[in-house]
Amino acid sequence: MSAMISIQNVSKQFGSATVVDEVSLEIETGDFCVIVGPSGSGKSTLLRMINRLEPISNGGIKVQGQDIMRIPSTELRRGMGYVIQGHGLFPHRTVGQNIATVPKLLGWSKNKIDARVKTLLDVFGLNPDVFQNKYPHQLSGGQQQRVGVARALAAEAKILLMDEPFGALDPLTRTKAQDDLLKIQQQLGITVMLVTHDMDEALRLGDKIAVMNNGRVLQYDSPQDILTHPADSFCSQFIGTVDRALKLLSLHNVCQYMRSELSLTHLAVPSVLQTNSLRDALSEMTWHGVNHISVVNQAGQAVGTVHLSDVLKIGQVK
Ligand SMILES: Nc1ncnc2c1ncn2[C@@H]1O[C@H](COP(=O)(O)OP(=O)(O)OP(=O)(O)O)[C@@H](O)[C@H]1O
Repeated sequence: MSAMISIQNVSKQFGSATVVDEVSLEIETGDFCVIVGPSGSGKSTLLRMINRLEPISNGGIKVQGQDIMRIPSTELRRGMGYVIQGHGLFPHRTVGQNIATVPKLLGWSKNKIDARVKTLLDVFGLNPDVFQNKYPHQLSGGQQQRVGVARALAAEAKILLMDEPFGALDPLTRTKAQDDLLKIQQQLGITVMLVTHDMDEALRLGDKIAVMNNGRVLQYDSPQDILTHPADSFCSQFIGTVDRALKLLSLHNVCQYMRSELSLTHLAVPSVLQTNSLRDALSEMTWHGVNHISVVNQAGQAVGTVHLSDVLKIGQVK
């Protein structure tokens, strides 16, 4: 598969300080890439070089095989949504007008714009009849955040760049927003690059995770490999050793490890949903003091059983 974004030996200097230091990353089409690292590690600067908000000092970036320096910056940014913390919606424009911003600049017809606004509001679970004419201050934080993402995707961008997009949300809304984003990404087939300092968020969202420190990418791997084979002591410290097994369990869905012995599920055992992770299953088993748990579908019907012994095997780092 060809890379959607190819970052080749990119560096950035501010004065004498090198804040991005010879970074190379290939982001495949349709992938969700998360850049994670502590404050000041150069994550935002790297992201902002991709849409040319920040000039590159050395190296090059290609999008779909084309050097970004050869693409006029307005054209480049049209193909790339950019979402920052706190949504950045225009307060005096309605939700519909906010989403329509770039399509209007592009001179789309009114019918095409109206249809796109409706489609996006539907995709984001916001009823157009209810939300289209509301103003940002009339929405909850989570709704504002969704409108911000919808606006970034309005001109049918194939790439979405996100800089700490969920930083201002409370933990519950944040989890919901992360779930929504994953669904939307899969539905629209877009390539996402998201910056965060939160490793849990990175593990939850990323197909691939780039761990940055002091301007360098120390590891670029799948969440599973980041957890089980950290590249160096910084990476393993950043993951956190105390609960890394639980983080690993959260990457696995219960259905992957359940046994289809429905006989056991007739007994009054606690249950988890088939969309839950092994971490959720372990938590429920611990809470109820049992060594197996029933897996049920949305209708509450038992579809299998997960055993503690199988969960423990997954947690072992080989
Ligand atoms: N315009 C600028 N001029 C000078 N230095 C800058 C500029 N922008 C960023 N820096 C510096 O570059 C370094 C990296 O900043 P950057 O915002 O990329 O880090 P980050 O990992 O995204 O951090 P955070 O998570 O806090 O946003 C920091 O030391 C910052 O002070």
